[in-house]
Amino acid sequence: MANPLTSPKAVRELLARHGLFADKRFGQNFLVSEAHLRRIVEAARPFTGPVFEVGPGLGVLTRALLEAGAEVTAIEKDLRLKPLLEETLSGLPVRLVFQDALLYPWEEVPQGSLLVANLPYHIATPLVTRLLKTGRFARLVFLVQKEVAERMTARPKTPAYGLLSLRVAHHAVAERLFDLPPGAFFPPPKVWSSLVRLTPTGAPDDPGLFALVEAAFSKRRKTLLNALAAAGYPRGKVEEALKALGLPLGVRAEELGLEAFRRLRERLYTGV
Ligand SMILES: C[S@@+](CC[C@H](N)C(=O)[O-])C[C@H]1O[C@@H](n2cnc3c(N)ncnc32)[C@H](O)[C@@H]1O
Repeated sequence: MANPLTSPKAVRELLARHGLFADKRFGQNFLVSEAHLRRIVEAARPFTGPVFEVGPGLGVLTRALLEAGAEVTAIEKDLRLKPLLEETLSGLPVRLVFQDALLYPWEEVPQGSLLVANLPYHIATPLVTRLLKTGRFARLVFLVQKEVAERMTARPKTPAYGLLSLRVAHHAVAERLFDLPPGAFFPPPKVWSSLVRLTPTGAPDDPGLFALVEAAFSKRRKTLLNALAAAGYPRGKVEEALKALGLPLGVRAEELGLEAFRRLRERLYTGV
């Protein structure tokens, strides 16, 4: 059966009946495309663990996940949506939590949990970074702005490549599955969106590596050597490490893949 919320008209009427409007401050662009909704649920299967949804909004994806058999905890910051969600999800076995998802205790979710969400654009990067660091997720499937999806899945030597690409590559296999036009949402956003699937590999956080990566990308126009020296890494030691790894002294951060950064970090921290 088609989801009753996948039409702009139905969404407009529902919001009007509850005296509500889509609030930009919460990144509220509600999904109104049945075809895309089905593809998101398919990309998230199998539901091998509890599913966490950040930002259920009007409940369109929540309902589709529940109907597909997922056990869902939905975390919504906008308290105005409470009566509306209680109506659209009435009778369904969902756990609704009204809280800022950035304050949720993600480090305590069961091992093997899943994230499935149409993320509010302004918290996507910090949230996904934090969830990857917990090491507790088996799969993260989410919509983000296309530009953020490009950064998450970028390869070295491309304009979108940087700290976020390396953070994602360190923890997971990343796929950008498909792009969605603005018209798939109500109200339509200014930009395209993409569905991203991250499959974590189990690599734990590595603060030393990411301090190095952050320093390396903090001065994008400088060489890696100058950027690291400016961040306080001893210039002589960086030069030695670059030579030992067979890298030119003029190399730039965006030319190095994850493995090269790992080897550089080994050299710098241990001097081997
Ligand atoms: C892009 S909308 C997606 C809504 C719905 N899932 C859909 O696909 O139609 C983002 C949702 O996240 C909620 N939100 C925004 N900031 C949040 C936060 N910090 N924590 C939890 N939810 C948040 C918004 O209120 C909104 O419901």
